[in-house]
Amino acid sequence: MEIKIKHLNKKYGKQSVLKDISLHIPVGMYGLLGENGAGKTTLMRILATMLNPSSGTIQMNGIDIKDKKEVRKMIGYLPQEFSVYPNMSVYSALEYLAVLSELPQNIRRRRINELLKQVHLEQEKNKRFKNLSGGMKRRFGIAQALLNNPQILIIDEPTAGLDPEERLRFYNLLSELAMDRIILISTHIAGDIEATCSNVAVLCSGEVIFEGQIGNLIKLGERKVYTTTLMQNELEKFKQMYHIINVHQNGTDISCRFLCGGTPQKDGAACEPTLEDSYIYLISNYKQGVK
Ligand SMILES: Nc1ncnc2c1ncn2[C@@H]1O[C@H](COP(=O)(O)OP(=O)(O)OP(=O)(O)O)[C@@H](O)[C@H]1O
Repeated sequence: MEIKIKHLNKKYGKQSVLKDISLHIPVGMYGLLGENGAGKTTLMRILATMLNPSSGTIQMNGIDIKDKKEVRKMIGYLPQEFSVYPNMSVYSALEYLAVLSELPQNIRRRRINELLKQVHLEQEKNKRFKNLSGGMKRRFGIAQALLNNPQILIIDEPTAGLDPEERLRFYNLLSELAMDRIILISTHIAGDIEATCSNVAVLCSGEVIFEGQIGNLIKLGERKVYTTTLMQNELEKFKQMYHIINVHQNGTDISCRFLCGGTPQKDGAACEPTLEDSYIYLISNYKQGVK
């Protein structure tokens, strides 16, 4: 199982939102990381056959994406904003979606019960959809995407609005499911990808600016991340000199984590980059170059 994307372009009118994208996505969890508006949803909707590309090719396990009927059999999709009739029970809503996705009647009940167990919603099967928590709704979304047991699962912003515990739970569920399928997730939170994916593509303004293993993305930030302590009145000037990652007030001092391409003018201690540091470095270096 693999997805091969070659020279993919997408325009909305005159606006180019995906530019010459080429990616190879293997089995396992694969992260699509990028800022708001980078083009992640557009790429996912194209992969889910909801949107046609302007040019380029996509093959899913050797099948051309233009063969929508065949490709749809392989895909489960959970969009960013997913909902069902609010008053339906969890079980009835899944049953309804199973009918729509043409799941044969003789296996429907067994499949729905299996899925409810898999996404830990057995206890909630008679609850109305509107009464589920945010995390439960996302897990319901996964169950509906898995109805046809797809080999490829596409999930847009999987953990938006979830608390840390639900996020962890959700990612554990995805990791279990990724044993024998492709799970493609999009997010703008680097930490989400670090914990779960082995490979990542970074999108910026419609272009892929990094593709590869998480460890290689982290390496990009080596010797680029520093910390220093500033006086209150030094911060504004410092902001003009360097890209600040974050600041913490320490009494009257400010401790500051920042990016520097060479040797910082102000005493700074080099520190180990996190994935988030390296991601911020990659994006800001791409946009304007890190000083
Ligand atoms: N239907 C549309 N018509 C015109 N422009 C669109 C349409 N959908 C998206 N865009 C534009 O395409 C660009 C990419 O949007 P997209 O939603 O793919 O980005 P994204 O990375 O998913 O962002 P977010 O993280 O905010 O969801 C943006 O500039 C957006 O305004």
